[in-house]
Amino acid sequence: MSEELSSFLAAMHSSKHFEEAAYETLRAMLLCAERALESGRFSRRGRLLRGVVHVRPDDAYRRLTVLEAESVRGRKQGEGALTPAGQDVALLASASAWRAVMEHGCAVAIDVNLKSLQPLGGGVPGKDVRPQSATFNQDSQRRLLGRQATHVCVFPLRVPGGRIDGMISFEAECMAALGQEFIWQEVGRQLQLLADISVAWLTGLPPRPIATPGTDDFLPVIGASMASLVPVLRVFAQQEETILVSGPTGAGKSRLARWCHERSGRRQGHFESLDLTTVPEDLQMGELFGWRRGAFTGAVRDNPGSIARAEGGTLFIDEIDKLSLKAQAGLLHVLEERTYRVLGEGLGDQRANVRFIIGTNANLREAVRKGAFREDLYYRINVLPLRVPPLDERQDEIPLWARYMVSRRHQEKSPGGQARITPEAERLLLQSAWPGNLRQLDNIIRRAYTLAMVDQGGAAQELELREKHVQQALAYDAAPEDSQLIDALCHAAKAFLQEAQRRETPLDIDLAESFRGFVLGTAAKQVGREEAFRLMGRESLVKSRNHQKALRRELEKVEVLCREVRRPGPEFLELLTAEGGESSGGA
Ligand SMILES: Nc1ncnc2c1ncn2[C@@H]1O[C@H](COP(=O)(O)OP(=O)(O)OP(=O)(O)O)[C@@H](O)[C@H]1O
Repeated sequence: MSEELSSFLAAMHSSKHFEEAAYETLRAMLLCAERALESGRFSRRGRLLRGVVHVRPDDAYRRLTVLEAESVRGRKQGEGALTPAGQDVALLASASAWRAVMEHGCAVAIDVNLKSLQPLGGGVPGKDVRPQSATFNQDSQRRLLGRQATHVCVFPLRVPGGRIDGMISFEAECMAALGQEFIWQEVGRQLQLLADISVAWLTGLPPRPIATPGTDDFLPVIGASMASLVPVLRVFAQQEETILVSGPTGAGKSRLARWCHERSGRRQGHFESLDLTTVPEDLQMGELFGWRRGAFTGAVRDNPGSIARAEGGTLFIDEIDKLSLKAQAGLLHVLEERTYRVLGEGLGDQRANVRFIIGTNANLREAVRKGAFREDLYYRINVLPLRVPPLDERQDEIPLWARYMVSRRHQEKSPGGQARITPEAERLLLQSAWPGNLRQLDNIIRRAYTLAMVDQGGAAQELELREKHVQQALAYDAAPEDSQLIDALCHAAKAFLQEAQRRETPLDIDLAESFRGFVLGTAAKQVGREEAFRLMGRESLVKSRNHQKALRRELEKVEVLCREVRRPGPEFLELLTAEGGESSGGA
């Protein structure tokens, strides 16, 4: 074994944390590439810029780090340090590079100017290793060229068994090699060997312990598992590429999206949020791209659409798996071309200056396999993927969230007052299961808070939330046996069926979707619009000021049902005309 290889192995063995292993790997690979460059035909006409380690097992980033080539020149092993990935550090996260690496199972070389991609071979048997066009869009190309990268090479991080848990990318500048492969073909095997050796350390070592990142209004609690994600998220926030935030419902995906917006260069722009569970499939195109008056029956006025509303800012699209195949094609076009057409506009495309953050709690890979989600769109949005762990995996956060939520509630009710939660009450919360995540915890705290307030005889400056309050709130949450909801729904279903049997023409089952409108309308009438949305777990719509619009959409469905069965509408339909202000509540 060469001396160099054995000293590389020794350096790996003595690495205690991911950062040390990443530094040694990138250094060894950069030096190896540098030697090949010096002795080859592009000597003194090209230079290596940087290497980046991307660890992304299970399709979610865990670690990400950068080493500038400049910083290793002339330094010995163990000297120098990784550049903390941040605002001014370039990050290659090309969706098409990742896709190509996954598909071919081998390294790929990219010519940025030509937008062409060359698999270096040795991967999936039978795969085409001829040059092909890379599908990165003009923005990615512009960004790469903007940081002088004319040539990029990406090596898979293959764990034993063949699974790819990440990649190592290198960027280089060499105008003389335009339209050629630069040095990658010559040095590819050696670089892949170094990547293969390092993979166990890169994917297995823990990160270097860091001080807990500071909290703020958008991320008020950071426990141990979130703390290791925050540095990655901070880098993501500052990029322009699409972020894919996955995680269970109520885990805090939309808040993280907002956090990213606030830490991005677009924070002066608008943060727009579109929750696809609230938009029926046939309205999705309109909600995204907007429409002109008369574009379709019922389009009585112009609607700019979410993309236009987010112009210059960020658009968070939640529950992306609910997007129809037709709207998926439209979104793909926007992501690739950065242009879209407003419905009913005739000719003329609009430019979209928007950063996208996508949320999902579905397994999108599985949806692709079933044909419900476009593969090309999946790769296009899967550029910077991140998984928010469920609350059960963030046990250390539970008491902190509980304290935060109690005091937030108290500040709303009694500004300037003091609220505390007793240690016994916190212990009880820790012993519970949280399938509904932060949203469920927030609901329990709200309920327990109300119980504590009733116990104290009303609002007061000081409030103590005790074990018994949490106990009662939890007991209420555990599906009471005498719940009338299911019985009432069975009644409603029978009434719907009877109506259908009574008529000569069919009663479209889609009209049953008006139930949401009945629930929201009743709630809005009783407790006010904002609280209604909070109670129904859609606080994000209130925050993004989209709740009026969502309410209108649901109430319109109630109106359609009433027309269809020729019955006057229920009282809450007045909300349709009393648009704008918050309803008085308590009616
Ligand atoms: N950063 C935060 N600050 C305050 N409350 C939060 C925060 N994150 C989550 N919560 C609480 O958890 C609830 C759910 O958060 P959020 O809407 O971000 O989750 P989600 O993962 O996007 O859910 P869904 O997938 O259902 O849309 C919020 O309504 C709020 O009560």
